[in-house]
Amino acid sequence: MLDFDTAQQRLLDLPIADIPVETVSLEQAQGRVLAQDVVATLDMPPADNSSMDGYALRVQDYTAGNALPIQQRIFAGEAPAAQEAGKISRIFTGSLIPEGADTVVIQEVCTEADEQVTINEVPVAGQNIRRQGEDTRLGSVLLERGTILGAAEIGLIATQGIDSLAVYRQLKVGILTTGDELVPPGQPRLGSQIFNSNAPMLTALFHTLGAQVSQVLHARDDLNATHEALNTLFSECDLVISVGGVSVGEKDLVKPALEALGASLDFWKVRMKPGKPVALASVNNTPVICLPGNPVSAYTVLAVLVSPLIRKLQGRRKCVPPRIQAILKTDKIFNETRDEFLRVRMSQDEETGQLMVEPYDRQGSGMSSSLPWANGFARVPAVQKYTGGDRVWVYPKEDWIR
Ligand SMILES: Nc1nc2c(c(=O)[nH]1)N[C@H]1C(S)=C(S)[C@@H](COP(=O)(O)OP(=O)(O)OC[C@H]3O[C@@H](n4cnc5c(N)ncnc54)[C@H](O)[C@@H]3O)O[C@H]1N2
Ligand code: MOO
Repeated sequence: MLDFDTAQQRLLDLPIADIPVETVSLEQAQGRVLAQDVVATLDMPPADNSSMDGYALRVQDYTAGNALPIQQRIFAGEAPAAQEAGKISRIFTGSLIPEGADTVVIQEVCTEADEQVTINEVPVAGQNIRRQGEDTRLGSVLLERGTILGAAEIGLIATQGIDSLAVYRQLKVGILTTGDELVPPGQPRLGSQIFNSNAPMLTALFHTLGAQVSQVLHARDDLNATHEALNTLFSECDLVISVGGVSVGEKDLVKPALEALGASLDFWKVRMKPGKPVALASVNNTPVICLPGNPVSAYTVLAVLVSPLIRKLQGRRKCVPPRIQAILKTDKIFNETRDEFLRVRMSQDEETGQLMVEPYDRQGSGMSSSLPWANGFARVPAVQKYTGGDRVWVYPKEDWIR
């Protein structure tokens, strides 16, 4: 059996094709991945300006108790006249500093009367001025290729006046669910059937990851139907995901269907729980990943094992999200032959400030209720006894599905 880290690395080492590039407007850029560095086209701020509402002056013109006449009122967006000696300029947040002025005094420490201003606190030279280029410098790389764009990145790009960007085309994913026992939510269900929860769950997971789900198909337990559905997905998608039908049961038909399509299967049993059976293959250079059918296994395997590959296929720079250490909060003993990824809830101990993780009480791979409850996966290494007070690595859910 392959150990978890080796399996994750093998997925990451999969050779990938060049990703097509397209141009999108800033409005459409949310969640997309930069296909080129973003370089600053100007200094930000473009000129020295005031960070406060108050008065601008040459600090040498200050004398305690002396009133200075107001030379001008400078509103944001206006071009001021040069600062005259022995005078003071009314100024507002974002207004340009008049040439020659070197200090801004906030209005709270000033008294204004009859167009004259008295400063009631000794001013410090240079205070309350935002300098040209102190945020970003013309020509510097602001964001690197492979960065995923969120509100913060889009805001930074907009400060440069850039309104369109080269991004990688969204990864097109095809999903195949299998099994005669499944009916779509909203359809009538026989007593022997369950609802197909993996289809909407995996669709949502791929949306969270920023991929486009172009087709979701379901095949009954029939070799031809499975073969045909896979064939359709391969013709339209950059990545195919199947779920279920990869174990050792008599109706586990995904493997023979892939073989009939000419795939050479790299079939693994990964030493992880949940999620032992996982297969990787490709058909005409399109990768396919076969996930185990149990909903908790499918979610966990996609999040902690497969998501780094998905980020790589999207052109992202950071493919492996951070893990954090925490202390198990439980009176149970965990001792498995596979590394176990417990669905846990993270919280901070009120007294020590230590990060604690409490496992969900039912850890079976069919317990879909554990997934919305949990906000992380705690990794308990194989063949060692772990219990309350022991330190574990946690894969925060929000980081690993984004
Ligand atoms: N004799 C053995 N049996 C099993 C082994 C094994 O090593 N030896 N491994 C077990 C493990 S671990 C897992 S995980 C499952 C994986 O099985 P498959 O990936 O082939 O999945 P299925 O058998 O098709 O389904 C498993 C389970 O999940 C339910 N399911 C499947 N698809 C969906 C869906 N779209 N929505 C909701 N639920 C779904 C299905 O009804 C089954 O209950 O094999 C074990 N068996
Ligand atoms: O390992 Mo399976 O993935 O028990 O559910």
